[in-house]
Amino acid sequence: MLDTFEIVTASGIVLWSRTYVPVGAHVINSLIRDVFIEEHTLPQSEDSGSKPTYKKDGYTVKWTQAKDLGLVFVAVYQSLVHLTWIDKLLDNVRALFVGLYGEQLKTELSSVVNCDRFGSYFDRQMQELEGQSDSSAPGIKITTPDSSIDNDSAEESGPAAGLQKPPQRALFDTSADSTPVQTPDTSRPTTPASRILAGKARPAGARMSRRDRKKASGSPAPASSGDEASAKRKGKSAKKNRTWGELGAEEEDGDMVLDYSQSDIRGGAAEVEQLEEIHQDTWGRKTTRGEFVLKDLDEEMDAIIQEQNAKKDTAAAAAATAAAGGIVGSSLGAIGGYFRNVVGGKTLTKEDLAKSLKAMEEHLLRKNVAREAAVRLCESVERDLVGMKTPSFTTIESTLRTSMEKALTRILTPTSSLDLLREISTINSSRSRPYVLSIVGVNGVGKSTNLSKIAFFLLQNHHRVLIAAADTFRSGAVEQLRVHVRNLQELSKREGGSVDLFEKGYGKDAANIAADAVVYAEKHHFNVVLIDTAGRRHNDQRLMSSLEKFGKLANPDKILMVGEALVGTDSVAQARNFNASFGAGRKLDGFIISKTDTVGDMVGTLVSMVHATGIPVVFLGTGQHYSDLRNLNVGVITRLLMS
Ligand SMILES: Nc1nc2c(ncn2[C@@H]2O[C@H](COP(=O)(O)OP(=O)(O)OP(=O)(O)O)[C@@H](O)[C@H]2O)c(=O)[nH]1
Repeated sequence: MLDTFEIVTASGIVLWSRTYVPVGAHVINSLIRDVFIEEHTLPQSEDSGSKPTYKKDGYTVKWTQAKDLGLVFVAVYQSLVHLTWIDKLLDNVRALFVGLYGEQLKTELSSVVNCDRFGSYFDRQMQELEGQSDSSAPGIKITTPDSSIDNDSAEESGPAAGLQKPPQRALFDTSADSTPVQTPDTSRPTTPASRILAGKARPAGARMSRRDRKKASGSPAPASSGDEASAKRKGKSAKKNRTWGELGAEEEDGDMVLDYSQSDIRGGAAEVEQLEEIHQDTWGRKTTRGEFVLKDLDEEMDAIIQEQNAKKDTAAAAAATAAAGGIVGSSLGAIGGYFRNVVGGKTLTKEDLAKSLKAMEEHLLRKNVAREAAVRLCESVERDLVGMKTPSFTTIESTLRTSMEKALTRILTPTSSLDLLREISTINSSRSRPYVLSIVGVNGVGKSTNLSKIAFFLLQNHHRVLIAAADTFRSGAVEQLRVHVRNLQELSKREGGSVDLFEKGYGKDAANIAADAVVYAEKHHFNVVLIDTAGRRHNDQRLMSSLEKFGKLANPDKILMVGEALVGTDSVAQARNFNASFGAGRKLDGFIISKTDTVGDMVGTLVSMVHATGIPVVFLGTGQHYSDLRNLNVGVITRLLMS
């Protein structure tokens, strides 16, 4: 496994880095001191066909250079593993980086060159190498300490030979989860664990690729900027809302129906759609306790980002590769002296940080973090760093980056357990009233869809779920849930558990219906009630005030607010207003951030909402399928934000 990769300028600025497993700073510092500054250790010559190698404290460090730009590309991994593809990675990354940023680096200060997008290129390279590995020699090749010295012979076995399992193992390492992980039970038959929410017919038994699924479900093209994102929000006119008012208010939306159930939703004749075969382990896994738990937002997210970026950037990447074709070779002597300029052992002042902090703030804004949150985060980083003495061979940028990563991790890490299954089990064993969860949010953010995903997750864990249709206002809302419940019932025949719908039609008081549903559920031995609520504008006081009554009558154990990942700056006001709407003593318990599949790495909405309220993100919606629900992985989100 690759532990870390850095692109460093001759003046010691880390332009870009990717860390899978933290490596002590001393490893690269030693390389710089021994090889570039003091020239103690003579590296292997590049002429011998492989990259120069330096060994330190059990790590192997390999590097290559772009001499005319004064750049060094450094890869670090444990000497115990033998990565035959590292040279290729170094070459490809150098070619891409020089092609993408070479011209800029010749004319501008390296500290102002924005390498934000490079992460996706790097990931693509890693994934390509991984793919080669899968088709030739999969698995991790671990050498003994002795044999690791003999690199050359192994490298002759071909570019993909001995390729270890990909860096995603470290990137998306779930070993930190509180729930013990069990190897997926491969003896279990393939489970049709999901269905397309907006799908077209597929041959029975076929499993669609993500790309196919996206096509079939007509999911929107990825948003690459705030403007596109908001345009998409505006363009979502298929579902207009009634004018909220007194009971019996006029409908604005006539016979508008939801996109996925357009067939015959009102006639109640909508057929249960064809099922999509997905292995359970593509979206979750079994624990040693036999529970089915959701995956984090893991490599699947990277694949989505990769897919989105690939479309946009294929041409640029090709040009970059071509442009960089001739830049090979190194002159260690020529570059070595520059490293004496590395900032280290300096006590940082406000002035030192000002420019870099401004750049960091802009970076966060580009990632869709609301200005208020971006400013506060930068202020907290400034407080942490002013007066601090930088370690040797580090730069202001890298110090600031590390500090910002810590700040983001701090803000996103929940302070209490978000284990829904455990919570349900605890509550079910302590009282006869079922566990009650309700979903709130503005119009069209994905409340019903994500409620259904949660229901599906609970069916996988064999719960008895009652879904309450408490959106008594928007035309089509009850029918939409009816279709979801039919689909889920169909799935439950194979998945286990049971699910039913509690509905009382339109125009009635939603709080009363929710309370009735809970009573009904208790009487009929459902152990979980999921309550869907009507979408409401967060700045409409009258609509928001009805939530207080809802909270009191339905008295949910958990109230989750759904917020769209692409909502942008409005996220702060949405989160605050919903959080304040349940009256004294009752707050939101968590967020579901929906449509994360449409924003690539612009996942700043998560930070904005959590920052505004201190309430954690519980789930992420990653698509339009029942299985597109993920737990939050703070590490992945932080990495996306800092990429
Ligand atoms: N791409 C993507 N689409 C999603 C996701 N979650 C929901 N959607 C889509 O968003 C649209 C609206 O979802 P709904 O569940 O109807 O939203 P809602 O909040 O219940 O809508 P109202 O009841 O009108 O307030 C549907 O087309 C869903 O398929 C997601 O995670 N990713």
